[in-house]
Amino acid sequence: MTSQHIPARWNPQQPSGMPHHRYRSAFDRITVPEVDRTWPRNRITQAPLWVPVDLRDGNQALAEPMDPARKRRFYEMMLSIGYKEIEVGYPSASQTDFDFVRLLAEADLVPDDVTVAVFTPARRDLIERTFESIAGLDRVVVHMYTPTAPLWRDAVLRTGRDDLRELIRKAGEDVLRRGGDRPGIRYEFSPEVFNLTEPDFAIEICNMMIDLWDASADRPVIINLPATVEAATPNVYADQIEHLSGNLDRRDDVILSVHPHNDRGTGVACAELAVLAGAQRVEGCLFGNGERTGNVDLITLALNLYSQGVDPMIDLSDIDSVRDTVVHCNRIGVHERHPYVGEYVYTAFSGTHQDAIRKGFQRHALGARESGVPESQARWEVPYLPIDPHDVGRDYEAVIRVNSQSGKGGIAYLMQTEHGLDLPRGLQAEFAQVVQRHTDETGAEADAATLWKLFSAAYLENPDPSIALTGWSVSHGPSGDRLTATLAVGGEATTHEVTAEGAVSALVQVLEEHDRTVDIVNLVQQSIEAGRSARAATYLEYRTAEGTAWAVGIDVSVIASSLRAVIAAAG
Ligand SMILES: CC(=O)SCCNC(=O)CCNC(=O)[C@H](O)C(C)(C)COP(=O)(O)OP(=O)(O)OC[C@H]1O[C@@H](n2cnc3c(N)ncnc32)[C@H](O)[C@@H]1OP(=O)(O)O
Ligand SMILES: CC(C)C(=O)C(=O)O
Repeated sequence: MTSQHIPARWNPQQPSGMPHHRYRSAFDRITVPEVDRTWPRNRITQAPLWVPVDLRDGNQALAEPMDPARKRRFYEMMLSIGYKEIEVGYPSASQTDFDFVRLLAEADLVPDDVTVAVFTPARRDLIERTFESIAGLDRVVVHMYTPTAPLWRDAVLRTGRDDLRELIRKAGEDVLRRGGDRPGIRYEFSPEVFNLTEPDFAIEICNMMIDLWDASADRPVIINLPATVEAATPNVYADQIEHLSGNLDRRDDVILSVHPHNDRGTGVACAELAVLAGAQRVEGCLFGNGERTGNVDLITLALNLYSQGVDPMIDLSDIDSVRDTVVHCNRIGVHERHPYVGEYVYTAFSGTHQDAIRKGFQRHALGARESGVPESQARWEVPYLPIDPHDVGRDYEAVIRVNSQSGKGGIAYLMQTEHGLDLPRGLQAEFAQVVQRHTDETGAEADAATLWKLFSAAYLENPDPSIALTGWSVSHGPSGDRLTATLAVGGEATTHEVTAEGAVSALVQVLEEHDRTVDIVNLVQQSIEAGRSARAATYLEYRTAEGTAWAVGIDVSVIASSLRAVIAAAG
């Protein structure tokens, strides 16, 4: 089957001129197994066994491998968030790796419910060294690998299938001889570059190892199927996993594992589809460090499950501290857009998104109140936010940030959350234009402090110094409020006494005596902070020659705030 045809009349795109003919489709490089696939109908309802390989696969990809202190810090962080099987190194590769495994053994740093894995090629001298490193450790997975794909057989190992099978068998026997019946030692085999290996050869080799290492319920063998270099769309990988899973001997005594890399940027998709296809265990790195474009990102996988209501079995409630440790140890940053953890991933700059998030928050708070549960426990359904940032230790501060792409909703959200002002809708629209002018002129983000400056300049600082209310008092009587007001107009102060329905109407009458008309359309009052130190805000909409405009007064006293708003409107 070919991909969908696009009629030429709809398609103005031109040939790129790049030498794409140099590359072959995955379908020409591998035999994709014929599989009566079931994986598209499956669902993931449980977290797989997670195995971080940062201290081995991640570490081997660093320009400057981790020093002992970094390795230890990384290891302890992984323990603290709940990983129970951790690949701790390639002990035959370097003295640092060897010594780290010795440190774990000698300083008794492996908790009773944790298993460490060590990695070795299929070479006797290196297998020996690997076993030396794990002396005294109670629970260890010895993980042996050999490339099996045709290109690696031809170009790297320079061997055929038969010789390679023999090499693997002999090395497997070496592993068995050293591990023997030592309780707590388990075995793992990886046909490296499984995804480009002929299906029949992969099955043959894996079954050989299952048999050789005598997989049983008490001592399951781990068969790990790496997409060492991603080469096809994730559905192909899933077919390969389902096919191999269905052809494994002693399937119930085998833990089927996957180890996707991310060369095509689809490592996460490969892992997820592989789990649908029967994988029970996933090897990867935190935030996706690793060779070239990295290993599959275990944090994204875990939080993808979380966002579907499945417990990831890893505690990511303080994701920033996990990230900080990883960044420190790897000396590589985590991108601002990285799923779940990047600086911007819970942030909306754009107007309609901000509007939706603000309304979503209001709806969420209401839903929580109605169902009598705290907001942190209520069902999460907020537009544009796949999970509640609070759940991973993020605050709401950065959820909405204002720039020239923003609208009134986002600005109103920040004015409310950061400054306690619940602006009426009309004022939101008017103030948004003030902000828009500023962000267009500067091209920069307007943070909460900037918004306050703009708001104060537009509404709180009296624009017309020629008019001021220099003194006033109000007493309430049977016929309404009696206002005694001293008004300075053009530098000349006069005192007035007026009784009206309220102090606002009284001041409007005083102003009329000075030919300053304030035609009030709408007046909204709001308490800014609860408790004794509460301040009041008065938002006043008044008629102008062009339509209506808004004035604002803020004061500790409600009456003072309303009189301030009236004077602002008269200015
Ligand atoms: C996909 C992966 O992540 S695989 C893991 C890759 N990680 C690493 O390589 C990090 C640690 N590696 C090392 O420190 C070194 O490469 C060592 C210690 C393993 C070996 O070092 P050296 O003996 O100097 O060999 P070198 O690295 O040059 O070449 C590898 C040799 O092993 C062979 N080889 C490669 N993989 C394997 C394997 N899994 N099993 C057996 N032999 C292998 C190669 O064909 C080559 O053999 P040759 O010398 O006969 O041509
Ligand atoms: C051999 C394995 C597990 C590996 O690291 C890979 O293929 O990337």
